Amino acid sequence: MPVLSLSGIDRSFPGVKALDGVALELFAGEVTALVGENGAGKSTLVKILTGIHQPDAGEIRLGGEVVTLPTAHAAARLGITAIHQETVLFDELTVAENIFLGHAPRGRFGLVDWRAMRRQAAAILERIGAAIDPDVRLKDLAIASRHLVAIARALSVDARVVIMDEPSAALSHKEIEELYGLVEKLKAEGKAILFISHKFDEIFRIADRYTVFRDGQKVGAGRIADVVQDDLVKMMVGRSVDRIYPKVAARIGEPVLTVAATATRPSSPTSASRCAAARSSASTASSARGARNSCRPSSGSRSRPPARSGSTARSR
Ligand SMILES: Nc1ncnc2c1ncn2[C@@H]1O[C@H](COP(=O)(O)OP(=O)(O)OP(=O)(O)O)[C@@H](O)[C@H]1O
Repeated sequence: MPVLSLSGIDRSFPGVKALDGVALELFAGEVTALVGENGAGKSTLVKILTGIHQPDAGEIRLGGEVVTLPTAHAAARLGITAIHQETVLFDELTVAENIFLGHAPRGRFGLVDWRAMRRQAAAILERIGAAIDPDVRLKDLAIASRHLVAIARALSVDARVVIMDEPSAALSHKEIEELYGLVEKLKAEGKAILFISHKFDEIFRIADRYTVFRDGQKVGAGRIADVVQDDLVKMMVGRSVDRIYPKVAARIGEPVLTVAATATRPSSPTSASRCAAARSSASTASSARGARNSCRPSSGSRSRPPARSGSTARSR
């Protein structure tokens, strides 16, 4: 049974039907990639799931129960959380305060239990493999660490459903690998993950299932193992890749640009022979680099026109 299922979801904005009867199912311990061209309705669906927009029609079931998500707080309380690039964090607050802002653990008399908050923050950071001190102020962290704090914040509610909206868009290669590791951990914890991405390589690497939206409608869903990239593209755009980029027999015409083979004239016969000797002895990358450097034109030779040889190279 899916952890989360949506059916018949409609949502209109003035002049546009952003979602038209869409359905979606998310399963525990699985990543579902939501794909679609720009404007297909992905963000609108995420906003409905996180209580930011209300659907005009349709049903949302969580663990089999029909639920409503009137506010962001209600969505978080029901265990639906989203990791966005644009999560709002506060520079002057500590890492622990940022993680638990708005839902800090409370002790007797309803006062914030600071010790519990730091302990829980440290536990979440450890769980996602982030070596960050919960007491440090956010402004003292590097950008990549701030991103991890945003992820820790999303996980600080006991989430059943984790939505990742293009989480790798602004990350370095190393951070992306760490992100994929985190996705694996969340899967192992039994979270149902909705992963929005425009990158096919990552979709095929981490997703178990896919759902495709086109023009506000669900046009396909299934197991990622049963499709190839062209199938997804075809669903996204509504026609086959061959018809988007048809093969045409192009006539090769006359060249429009012809470049004469050029060489920089060495500044003196002495440097020319030095250059030739360096080139002939350059057998490794570093010695080749040395040869190149020793063959650079001197400042005097730069202003001269290049020497012409008789041959021409045709542009292709
Ligand atoms: N607040 C809004 N007011 C008016 N129109 C909106 C609003 N939000 C979304 N839309 C429109 O709804 C449609 C779906 O947009 P949405 O942002 O959900 O698509 P998307 O698939 O997330 O695209 P992208 O990948 O570019 O984020 C678009 O035509 C968009 O212009």
